Amino acid sequence: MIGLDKAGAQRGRRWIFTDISFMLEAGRILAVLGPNGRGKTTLIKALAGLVPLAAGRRVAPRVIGYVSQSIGADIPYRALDVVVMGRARGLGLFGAPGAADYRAAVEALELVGARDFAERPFDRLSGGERQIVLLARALATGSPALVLDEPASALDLANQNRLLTVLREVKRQGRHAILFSTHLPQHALSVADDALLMLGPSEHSIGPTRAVLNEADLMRLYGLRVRRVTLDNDGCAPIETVVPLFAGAGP
Ligand SMILES: Nc1ncnc2c1ncn2[C@@H]1O[C@H](COP(=O)(O)OP(=O)(O)OP(=O)(O)O)[C@@H](O)[C@H]1O
Repeated sequence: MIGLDKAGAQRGRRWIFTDISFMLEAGRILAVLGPNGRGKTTLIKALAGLVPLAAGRRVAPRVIGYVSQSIGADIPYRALDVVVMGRARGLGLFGAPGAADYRAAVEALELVGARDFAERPFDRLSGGERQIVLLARALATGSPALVLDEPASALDLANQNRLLTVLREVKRQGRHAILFSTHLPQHALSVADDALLMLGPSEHSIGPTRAVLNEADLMRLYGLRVRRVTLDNDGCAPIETVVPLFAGAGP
């Protein structure tokens, strides 16, 4: 279980968000949406205990599987060692990772479909490949709570699909509460039970994804006309997506 209770956070003297409450249980996914600079990262860092709350309280397990927005760390280790670092909180001050930790790291890499990255130097992976390895590191923590800041920001279409499949599988296992932020409403519609729209510092909407991601509120959120459309998916469950009606058409 992870969540916030009447929480608010400031940057300097400015309130970034106020009075946000939710409790996310294992087996549930919450997506956080808002325009650039609205406060998604601040909320995620507050949830991860990295930014102090100026009001309310957070409820969180001791260890959180956290993936930050920054994927640029030039760590000269193998990808497998980066994933093993996710086990560090369970090792104590001078503990070294053992066979069980490496097994957990390999399993996490397998779950995200990146077993073949294990021996590659992390600092020579592409941005998207790093993002996948960092997701594996979050999974390897074994934490019941995964908090992911724009986990798809560097991923191509196939890897976005892979990420959504992994999130669905982790949700199905029922052992993790998952919160992720995204600029892609279709990702929220695809996997999230609930969504949080950060409409303004003192205004937000939270609830079942399909109800919260309505056209009127999305237009208010982004200041842009949008259409929510349902696409046939060759016999599979239909896909819901959001299409922005950009001014003009074509080049
Ligand atoms: N360390 C900081 N010190 C002061 N202000 C900050 C700091 N980090 C972020 N801010 C400000 O807080 C506000 C919210 O930023 P935040 O990074 O949480 O937004 P975001 O919704 O995650 O944006 P994006 O979609 O661009 O990643 C912004 O106005 C930003 O300039």
